Amino acid sequence: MSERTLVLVKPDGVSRGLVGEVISRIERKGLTLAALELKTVERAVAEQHYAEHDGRPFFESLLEFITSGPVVALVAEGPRAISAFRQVAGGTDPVDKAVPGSIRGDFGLEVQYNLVHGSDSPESAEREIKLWFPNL
Ligand SMILES: Nc1ncnc2c1ncn2[C@@H]1O[C@H](COP(=O)(O)OP(=O)(O)OP(=O)(O)O)[C@@H](O)[C@H]1O
Repeated sequence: MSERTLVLVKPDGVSRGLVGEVISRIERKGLTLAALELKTVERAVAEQHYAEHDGRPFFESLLEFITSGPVVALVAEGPRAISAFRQVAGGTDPVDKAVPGSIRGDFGLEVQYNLVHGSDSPESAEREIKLWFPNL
């Protein structure tokens, strides 16, 4: 059964020129693109996107970071797309958790600047796809 997931190439990934690399890895995994857009995030959207982290010590800095420059938002589709992309991305901490061969493991150093976001559950995916692509 096919599933959809919301992926972001965060501002660090865009500014470092890793958009093509991320898309290439998504496609090589076998997922297909259902939507793709470059956009600068308004704070209100960022707050909704990261609502579950409201109150955490890094929340404000995370909002500043995600609104600091353009991001690439995309919807990837395929069997077990949510888990499949999280495997391609690697663990949240690019050094302690993400393994070599994953996007974060290959290109990341710091937990905040971990290059990509991927939905973590079917409920999050549905909520995030509606938030980023209301017309999809
Ligand atoms: N301790 C921290 N310090 C700074 N930033 C953090 C920290 N923990 C998480 N973050 C940032 O907040 C984002 C969301 O954290 P979460 O725990 O949901 O990780 P994730 O699910 O791997 O990442 P994402 O939701 O972006 O895919 C992380 O991707 C990272 O950019």
